[in-house]
Amino acid sequence: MNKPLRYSRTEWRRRAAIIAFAVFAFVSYIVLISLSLYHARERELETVLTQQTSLVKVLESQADATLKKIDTVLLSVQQKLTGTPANLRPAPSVMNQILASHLALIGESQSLRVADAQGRFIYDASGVLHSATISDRKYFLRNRADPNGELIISEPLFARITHNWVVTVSRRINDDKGGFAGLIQAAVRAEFFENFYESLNLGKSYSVTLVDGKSRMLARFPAKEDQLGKPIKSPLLRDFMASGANDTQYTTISAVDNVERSYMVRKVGPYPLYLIIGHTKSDQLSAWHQQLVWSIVGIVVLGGVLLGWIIVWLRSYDSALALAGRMTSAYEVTLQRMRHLAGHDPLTDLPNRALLEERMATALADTKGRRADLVLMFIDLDHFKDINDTLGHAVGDKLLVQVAERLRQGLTDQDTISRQGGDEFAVLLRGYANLTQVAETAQRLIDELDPPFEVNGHELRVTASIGISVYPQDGPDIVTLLKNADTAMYQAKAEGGRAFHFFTEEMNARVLNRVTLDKNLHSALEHQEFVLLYQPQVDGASGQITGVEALIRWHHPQQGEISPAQFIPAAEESGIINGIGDWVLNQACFQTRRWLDLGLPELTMAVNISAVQLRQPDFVDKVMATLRQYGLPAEYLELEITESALIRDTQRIVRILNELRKQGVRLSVDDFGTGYSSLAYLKNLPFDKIKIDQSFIRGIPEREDDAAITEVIIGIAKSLKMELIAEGVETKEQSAFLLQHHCQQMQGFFFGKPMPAAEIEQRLRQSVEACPVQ
Ligand SMILES: Nc1nc2c(ncn2[C@@H]2O[C@H](COP(=O)(O)O[C@H]3[C@@H](O)[C@H](n4cnc5c(=O)[nH]c(N)nc54)O[C@@H]3COP(=O)(O)O)[C@@H](O)[C@H]2O)c(=O)[nH]1
Repeated sequence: MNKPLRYSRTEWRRRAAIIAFAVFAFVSYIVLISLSLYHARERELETVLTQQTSLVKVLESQADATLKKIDTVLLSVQQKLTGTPANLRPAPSVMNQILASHLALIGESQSLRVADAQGRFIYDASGVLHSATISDRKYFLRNRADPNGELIISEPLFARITHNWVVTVSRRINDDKGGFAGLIQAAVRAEFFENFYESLNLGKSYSVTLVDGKSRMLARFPAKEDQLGKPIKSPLLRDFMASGANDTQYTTISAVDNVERSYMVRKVGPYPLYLIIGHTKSDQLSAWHQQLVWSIVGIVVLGGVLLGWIIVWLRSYDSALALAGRMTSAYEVTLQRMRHLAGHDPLTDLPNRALLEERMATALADTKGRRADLVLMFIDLDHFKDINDTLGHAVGDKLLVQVAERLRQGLTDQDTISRQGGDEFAVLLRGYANLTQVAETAQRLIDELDPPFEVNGHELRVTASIGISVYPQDGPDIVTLLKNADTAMYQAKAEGGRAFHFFTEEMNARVLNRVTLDKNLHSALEHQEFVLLYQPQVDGASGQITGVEALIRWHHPQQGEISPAQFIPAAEESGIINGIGDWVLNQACFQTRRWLDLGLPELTMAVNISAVQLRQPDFVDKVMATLRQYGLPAEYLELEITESALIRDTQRIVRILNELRKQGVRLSVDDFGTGYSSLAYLKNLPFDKIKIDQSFIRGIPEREDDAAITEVIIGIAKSLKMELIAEGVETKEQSAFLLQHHCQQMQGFFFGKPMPAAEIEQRLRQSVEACPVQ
């Protein structure tokens, strides 16, 4: 009979300590895993939140911009008709045509009509006057009661003429005594917004709803026709609107379709409209749920290992110890390997599609609502199948490993290259400066594969075709971007392979041209191929030169003269505009100084400044340093800035403009009327002068719409007490029309084309001789 084992007290203590340690290790592991799960969950929720925030901001600014554009048109018509007695109103044939040309500027609106004080339509952009009246509509009554003529946005209405859901945007028109003379109204279709939301390919997880200040539904994705115009019965939404705040977020069960979602709500600019972006709760944590399952598996495996270890150890302390050590490290290695395999391709060891998607999600989250510089490339090897078919899969696999290594070498640490399967790879590029740089990377990857590969004694050559899609214009998520990059890749193959192709044809052509142009522009600056011409700006009545506009020309050694309209946009995209702009500013100040030194009449030097130049942190210092260099007082320099330059980074640009104005530099809005044209911004910016765009001058005096717009712009400049110049004046009739409407300053071929400095000098001398100083 076996004698029962008797352990010493020390031995018992040692055993108890080891069991306690094992239990402690197990519990610690569970705590660590739980913490990591907790953080992963938080991260995933944050990613979803960031994506939702970006989306709500983008859609809010789209709605805001739409309303601002429509309002500019309403303001223009309001200004035209206000103060006109009923008997002096323009004939319907004239006014309907003006409305039609205004309506063409706002494709979002289905109609543009003017009603009289009784609510009867008196003008219609369609040319047809409908008998329906609007005197009972609430927006009509609100306009009648509001003497200030503010913008009024209606509740959702079922249109009486077009029989669809619309929202009307209107402004009151006053008669010559300030009384109510009617209103001008545009009607935006609910489908306009719904089609836009649908075009974003948001997928099933998202809902987008546009509501008015009384939570009535104006538009929705996915569409809910039967709910349009009805209020959404959500106490949370109601409380938020009552609070007067601009944005909020909450989770609730939708009153529209009973689905639980996290919602983000944002007010649309200054308007009584709200955008609500919902994200289905059940879709938010799908990746995390997978991680949870794997963690539970890990805990069960570790528990089993520890239990086995204790049992074995109880039998034989020493051998159990060694075994446990081996099992634990084997477990760790296995766990690590499992984790690695879950995210990597076993053949090439590159990240797999799942890891690429994870990195893309992180990259999108990192952008935190800003515009992201993200690009996806889809790479497919040309004729790789032939190698597999002739030399076998083993050779094909070895070749793929070497190809993967070369591609990896052609990228930076910020980029992620993944194997999608077969001979297909995908690359996520982050933080590129411009599309030219993307094109250079694609070409570098193609070139990396040029030297032959050596596999099992075979010298093999392989080339690649690359398709490129760009976020967000080619897709809002990785699935769409990959699909579109794949389509572009086929385009590259169709062009013979060993090539790259951007998803849109337009972008492809643009980038290829840009790559060549960029190279040439750098060399043009270096080899002094640019010259400045000067176009006179004159007093239209006397013909006296009051200023000149400096206009750059590029004398290309092979292609001859290249217009700035062709190369300035490319120079802006590549950033070389800053170097070119410095040269122009320097040359223009030098020339002005020279004319002053020659004792010629004083004039203003107008220089075009691009938005890219304005964003340089040291722009103001540069301008002031150049003026100092030539001892030129600041008021001789006038910087021409296009309206479009003010759209992005507005706050920063306004600060820069204010600083320049404070220093005495003159500022003028170029191409006025073609872009943003919001009176609200113009009122608050430090501009001295408005330059009426030549596209309107071209049509005067014959075209009634151009004449009407020109008159409106002259009125705007007058009411804002700003100087005015008309550009593109080519005929005596245009000049006469402008003089008759009190626009005195003019520029155009009628007075002189852009010319070399010597010719301006000659004209200035002639004017001195014709009118000598007494
Ligand atoms: N950032 C910079 N932009 C510049 C610079 N130099 C020019 N430009 C911009 O390039 C665009 C094209 O300029 P250009 O071909 O020189 O054309 C100018 C005039 O020649 C033309 N013009 C003037 N009068 C008439 C006319 O009567 N008829 C007619 N058909 N064309 C005419 O208009 C252009 C001037 O435009 P604007 O600047 O809006 O006053 C143009 O956008 C330039 O701004 C530069 O150094 N930097």
